[in-house]
Amino acid sequence: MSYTFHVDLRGIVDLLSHHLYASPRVYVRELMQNAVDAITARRSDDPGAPGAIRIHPPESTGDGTLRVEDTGIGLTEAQVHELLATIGRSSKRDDLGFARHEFLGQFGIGLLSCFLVADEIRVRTRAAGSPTVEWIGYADGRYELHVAPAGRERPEQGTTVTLVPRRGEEHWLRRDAVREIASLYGSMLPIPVHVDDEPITVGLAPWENDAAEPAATRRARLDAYAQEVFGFTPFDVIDLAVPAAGLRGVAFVLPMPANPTSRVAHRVYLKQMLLSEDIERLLPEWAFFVRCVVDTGELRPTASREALYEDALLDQVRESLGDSLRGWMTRLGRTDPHRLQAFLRVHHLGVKALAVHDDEMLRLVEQWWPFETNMGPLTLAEFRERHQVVRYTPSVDEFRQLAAVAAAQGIAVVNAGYVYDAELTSRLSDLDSTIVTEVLTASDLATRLEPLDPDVELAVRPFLVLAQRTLDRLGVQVLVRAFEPASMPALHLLDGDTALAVDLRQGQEQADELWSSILGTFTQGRDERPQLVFNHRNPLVRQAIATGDDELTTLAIEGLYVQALLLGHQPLRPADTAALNQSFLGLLARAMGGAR
Ligand SMILES: Nc1ncnc2c1ncn2[C@@H]1O[C@H](COP(=O)(O)OP(=O)(O)OP(=O)(O)O)[C@@H](O)[C@H]1O
Repeated sequence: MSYTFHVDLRGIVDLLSHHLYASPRVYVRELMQNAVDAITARRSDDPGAPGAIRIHPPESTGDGTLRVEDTGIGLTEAQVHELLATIGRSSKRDDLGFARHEFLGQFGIGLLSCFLVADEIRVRTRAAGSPTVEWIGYADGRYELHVAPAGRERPEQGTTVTLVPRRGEEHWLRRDAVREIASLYGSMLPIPVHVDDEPITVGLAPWENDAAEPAATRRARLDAYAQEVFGFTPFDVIDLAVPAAGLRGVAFVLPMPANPTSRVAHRVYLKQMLLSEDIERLLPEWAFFVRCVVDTGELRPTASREALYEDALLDQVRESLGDSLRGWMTRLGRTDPHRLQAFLRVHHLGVKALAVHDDEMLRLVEQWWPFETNMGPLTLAEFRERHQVVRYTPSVDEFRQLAAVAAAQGIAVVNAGYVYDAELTSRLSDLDSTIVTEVLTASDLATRLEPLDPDVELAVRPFLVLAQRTLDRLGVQVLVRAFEPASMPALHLLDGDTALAVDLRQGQEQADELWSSILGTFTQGRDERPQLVFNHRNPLVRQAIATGDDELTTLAIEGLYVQALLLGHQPLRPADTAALNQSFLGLLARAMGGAR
């Protein structure tokens, strides 16, 4: 014995309204879509057939109903049973069940969305060479069907759908609401739609690129569109085309920086009917500096028609649109570098994110993005030309600490401490194997400072011993070198690695036994200590070396140590503050005493 499923229409409508469609307003979209498809079907046999869709809201029908009329193919009595009254049956699929790509619909459920706002759907339809038939479907699953009696026949081929509103849902059918929803979804449709006498389909779609329209006029049209839809006047407009997906569109480049982590929503049309204003993954992630509006014939919607189906074609589209944006940037670099620089000033983060993996973009950054260097702002290409080796600091703190001293020794260094910069700088040799890049660390710099002559070295020895003894408890290693600028008495040098070791050691001192031993495993065997390099060219340092008064020299050593910390933008630990107090008060006392 075999049986057929029974379907409870109320259950299905509930499912649609709560789980499929975001809002009952989609009923207008589904009705317009069916009308467009019916006209498309009629025109495939008879290309000259009339094409018009008219929506009459209750304000004009006068009987509280809403009416949608089309000049489409119409249905015969048998087709009404098969198509209108069978859930999931659609005339828009081929024999194998695939969506026929000339139609918008495909699932065979769209008409049911009318039950979100209506208790009753009436359809009067007439196919070529057939009588007019009248169908009435109720939300509880019943339907009636009969041939229209004399006097109620349709004069022309086509279909009229009438909705009798459900109590409490009348507002969805009112003229203002219908006009707004019809414009939102249908303003770009290829077939004219009117709400009463007011046209809904107006103007040129943004992706239209008509040779007869002058470039400046088109740009003004697109600027106005972006302002209205996205709320900004674009920095530039990029035409998009992916023929494999029947896709045309435009990307509007934001004139202001965009947050890379914020949502990027694009406006997508399917066969000129709005799919959604909120499609997120149309472009690669790095392309957060554009907003797009595209129309596609081949990408598939999900059943709710509110999102795109993730498939290989969508992947291909994403990649191809990414290529278009990259192409635009490289072209701009060639034809209008100043504009490219202006673009990079706003969107460097997105471009740099891309350049981490993309050589073409890396070249763009290398050529056009000015980095902070201790020789003034320079592009990496300019830096390389002037200084051969691209020396850089991987953190902003290190740059601040080393920049001036390195410059005084004639060592040029790039600040690669901002997001992506160190990765990009170290990757330069991927572009050209002759490019040499090198990290400049504090200890590197120390080795580049000029050592003293042996006899001078000997003469400063007592000072060095005293200084080391004074600063041992502060965990600092002391050196004396001769370097520029002579006005700088002492230089505090701290590498990234050393900074970590210092932090760990400090943590170890403050932590309880268990933590202390855990942290100890990280610091074991490491002798990284920050270095304090006294400058033998500095007159004050020479004086301190020559005082012959150990107490005064100690006070000077402590004072110069803290000053070097401050110059290097280093935080003061309690022990450092104590050294500062001791030195300052001691020196004051000596000064007062001297004055007495
Ligand atoms: N205005 C119309 N003129 C002619 N045929 C129509 C009309 N409206 C609906 N139909 C017929 O009814 C069928 C079911 O329509 P329905 O809107 O439920 O689904 P669909 O348009 O096929 O697919 P989708 O669920 O994707 O919208 C359609 O396939 C079509 O054959």
